[in-house]
Amino acid sequence: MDSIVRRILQLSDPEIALSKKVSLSQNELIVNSYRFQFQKPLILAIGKASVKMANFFLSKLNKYESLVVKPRGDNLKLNGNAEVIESSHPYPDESSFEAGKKVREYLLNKEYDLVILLLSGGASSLVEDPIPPKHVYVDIMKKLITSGIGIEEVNIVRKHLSKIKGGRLASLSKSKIVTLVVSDVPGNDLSTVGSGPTHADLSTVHEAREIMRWLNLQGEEYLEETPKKLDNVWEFLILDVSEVLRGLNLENSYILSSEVRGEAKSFGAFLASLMNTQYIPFRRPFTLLFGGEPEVHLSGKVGKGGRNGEVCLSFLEWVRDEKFKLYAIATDGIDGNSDYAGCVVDGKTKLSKLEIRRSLEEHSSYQLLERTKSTVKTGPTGTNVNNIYVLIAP
Ligand SMILES: O=C(O)C(=O)CO
Repeated sequence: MDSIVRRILQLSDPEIALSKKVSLSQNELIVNSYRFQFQKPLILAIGKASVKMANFFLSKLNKYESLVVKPRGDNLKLNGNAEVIESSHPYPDESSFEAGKKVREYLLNKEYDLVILLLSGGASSLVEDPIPPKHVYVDIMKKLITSGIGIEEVNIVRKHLSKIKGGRLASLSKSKIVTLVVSDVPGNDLSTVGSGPTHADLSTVHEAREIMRWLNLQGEEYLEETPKKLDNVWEFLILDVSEVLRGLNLENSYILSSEVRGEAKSFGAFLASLMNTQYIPFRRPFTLLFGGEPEVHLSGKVGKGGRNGEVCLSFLEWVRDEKFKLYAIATDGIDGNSDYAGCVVDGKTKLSKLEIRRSLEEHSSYQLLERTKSTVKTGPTGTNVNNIYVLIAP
């Protein structure tokens, strides 16, 4: 594996991050100098990073009740005892509802004196107990997720259609909850990561309704208000994309944004425009670093593609300089509907403007990237701090 990709994945490893930030003994958890005592903790791990986050705890606390909900087929191994549910992402299905039921059962029926919730991106789809009938909920989610709107708006709707999200999970708990978060959301809004199951939610039914109307979605009669105040939750951010960008520590490098948003192909064109700018205030050799979640608005024909594929292609469409290398990597190992984490392109990656345009239009970036051997395959990584872009000007 390329050394930069390897480094990105190491720095995104939630187990390593937990081992640096959390101190744990048989009856005490310390995070950011906050101390939480327990005799009988309940460990719930939900999201793409659930196995690795749980492993940190299970290696030390293995005789307690634990539930891990992870994406189906990620092949990650748990080092301890826990009930494991393999669930569905990015669209919820019956397994998500089974996981939602289990989470409720654990919180309502088990005995515990502290809940340790290990939360990461992906949780929104992996665990659900929906307010609408399941088929109605699944239909709304398919349309909502493919609409291309930002994750904050998607999750405002999710939170108001759920018995788990938007702080409701915390309302089910009989004890304090400590939530440790690996963020995949640009800006780290904790009410958005995994749809904030333990975060008092400031968004409203009114906003959710507006979003549904804007997207022409049926089902607004099922929207319900979320808790606006919770007093049993302590939340801590354990890892995010900024920390990974900082940790990369590449020579002469500059972090220009950890909150990339907007159209993926516009971001690619913007990166090219930086390379084309004559008086850019960086002296070669330099490296520019970005993190975030550019969006793809699907329309018409859809091939094998993803946001990172589109960033690479539109960069190639516009860049004039030949001395560059661009990495576009999804830290969860999955870019769009492809089985690639992303791509690496450089001055030798040759494609015509016309084929790039056609491919962007058909959202089939990986056909071209496979041909030019520009793909990066990692498999599911067991983490998710969103996407990282490394632009090297040698
Ligand atoms: O992926 C999810 O679960 C989100 O909604 C963002 O963290």
